[in-house]
Amino acid sequence: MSEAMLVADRLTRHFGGLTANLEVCITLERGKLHALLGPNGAGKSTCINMLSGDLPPSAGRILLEGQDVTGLDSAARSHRGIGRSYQRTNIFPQFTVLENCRLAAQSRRPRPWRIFTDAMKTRDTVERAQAAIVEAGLGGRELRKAGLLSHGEQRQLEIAMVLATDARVLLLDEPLAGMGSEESAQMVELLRKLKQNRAILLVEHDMDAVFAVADTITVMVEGSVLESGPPEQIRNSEDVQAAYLGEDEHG
Ligand SMILES: Nc1ncnc2c1ncn2[C@@H]1O[C@H](COP(=O)(O)OP(=O)(O)OP(=O)(O)O)[C@@H](O)[C@H]1O
Repeated sequence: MSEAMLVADRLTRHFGGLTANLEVCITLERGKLHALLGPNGAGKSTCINMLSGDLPPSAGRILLEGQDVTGLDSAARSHRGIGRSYQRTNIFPQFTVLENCRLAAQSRRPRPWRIFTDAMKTRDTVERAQAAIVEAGLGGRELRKAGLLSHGEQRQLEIAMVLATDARVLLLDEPLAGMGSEESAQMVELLRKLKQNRAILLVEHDMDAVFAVADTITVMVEGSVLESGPPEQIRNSEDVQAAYLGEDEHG
């Protein structure tokens, strides 16, 4: 049985006279990966920013497991289990993999810096960081400096940092950007594993990856949802082909 974890209920965002999102509805379910597609400027980043708490909506609501979290900022949403990765790499290159993940795990705590005085809590944070590193496929590389990792490993580290916050809802903004085909295939495998006990929203331009891993695809055009459904429905939709997928063929 599906279980709704995060619901975007008619999310709307205006920037002056421009409507970047108009009454966007999306439901993220546990165990499912929901991909958000659309041409440049369609409103995908605006949507993910509203879900993560980085941008307040002009109208509409966001519900996390039935509770209204629309008024909470990104830190408060992170505490409640909504984790987000960014298009821009967010890691500290001079720190090790473990240190990066520990910082992320600590950020979940009410007073993050006090834990340096508390050995038990430190142990808990390290354990959480280590579990996240293993789950993200970076086991064995804990002590490597983040800046020395390959590009693909750095994207894995960003996901590990989100996992270290104990996120149950993952909002992933182009995790495959800049990856080669082998790295992309590994990331697709990772996403398959991660979705098993979480809800994932994936904004991604790599169509092959999206169709390989998504359970549901929502296509946005000019701030509105054009169509939403299983991959086969989206692949065969004439509206989607006309509005978006056809773009590839015609440049
Ligand atoms: N902070 C802002 N101020 C003004 N306009 C903005 C702002 N952020 C986004 N927009 C506008 O809102 C619209 C949607 O942008 P958004 O970045 O959400 O699209 P996108 O689908 O993520 O595009 P891309 O695939 O290029 O990242 C665009 O017209 C953009 O110029």
